[in-house]
Amino acid sequence: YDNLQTAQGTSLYSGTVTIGTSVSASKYYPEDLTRKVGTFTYANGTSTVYRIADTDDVWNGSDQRVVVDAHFGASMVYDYFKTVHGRNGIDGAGGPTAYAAANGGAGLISSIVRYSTAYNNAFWDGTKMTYGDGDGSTFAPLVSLDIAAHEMTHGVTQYEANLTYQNESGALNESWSDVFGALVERYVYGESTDTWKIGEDCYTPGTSGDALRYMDDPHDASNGGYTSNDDPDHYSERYTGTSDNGGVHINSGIPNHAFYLLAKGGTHHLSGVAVTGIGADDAGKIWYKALADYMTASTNFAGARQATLSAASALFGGSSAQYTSTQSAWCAVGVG
Ligand SMILES: CCCCC[C@H](S)C(=O)N[C@@H](Cc1ccccc1)C(=O)N[C@@H](C)C(=O)O
Ligand SMILES: [Ca+2]
Ligand SMILES: [Zn+2]
Repeated sequence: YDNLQTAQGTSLYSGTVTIGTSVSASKYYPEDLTRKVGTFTYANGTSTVYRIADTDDVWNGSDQRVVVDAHFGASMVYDYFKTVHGRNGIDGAGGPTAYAAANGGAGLISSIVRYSTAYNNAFWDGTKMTYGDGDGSTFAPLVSLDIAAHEMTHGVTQYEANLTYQNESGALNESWSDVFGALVERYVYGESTDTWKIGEDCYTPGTSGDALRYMDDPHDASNGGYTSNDDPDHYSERYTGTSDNGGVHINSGIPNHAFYLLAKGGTHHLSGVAVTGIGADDAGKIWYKALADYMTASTNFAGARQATLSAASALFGGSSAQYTSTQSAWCAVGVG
């Protein structure tokens, strides 16, 4: 709910997001025909897509907030990739829209809200973003901006590196989604300590200040350390079991922390390696180019280090500060 729209889709963030397009005389639908983004739900828990409508285009009903947030999220993620990286949509060509077209959604990049019942997750299913309402205790509806960007970035990854969703390549897949979740939130709201928290706007609504994951401190040591939120931030601590598809949401802490150190600088608490920050803009450029031009389905952590070094070299030169800090960021987390 962190970006509840005012009426007529004029967002709190000062830009405007087209929320309602009148398609029939008495109804408005959350469809942005400029960005080709639309928001839908399933009809009463079935797998049939339902086009949510409103009669006065003021989307402030209690069950409409998730619609507004998911639609705003997809719109902002579209703007971020277009404006910052020159990428048109998830597939680079303004789509995919086949899903929505096939289901009465006018050929739009689709988000589905209110999936299942009290569903404590959100996901990209290969064609669209899908969001649960959460159970109200572990999660409020999972439609915060960093989650929308996380899920939509899985789509971008699918059309680029298509990282296999298990073990190290899967942890990279998850990490790149967290990284662009952070970068989209920073693009819209400006950088703050919340930038580096993942899911803070809907995780445990009864507890303020916490998050599902922390890029600046995957161990969440600030919360008494080694808690349920404890993810590794060094390669020597990686999870090597089979749960969570080989720890894709656990080992993501290692590349997440490498990105954080590259952007913000710092000295790793375990390796003692110091990194000179280059800022989140240049770090984001390196991470996007690595995903789009150098990483493949089987890329592992060592391969991601190489891909980001190739990207840094291509973008800034092999003896640039950006290249040197990319080297030390991976060294700090014990990769390469
Ligand atoms: C269907 C089960 C698999 C879900 C995988 C999706 S991509 C995912 O990673 N979802 C995110 C949602 C999210 C993102 C950012 C912040 C909060 C929540 C995720 O991290 N899911 C966790 C809860 C998980 O599946 O373990
Ligand atoms: Ca965040
Ligand atoms: Zn994910």
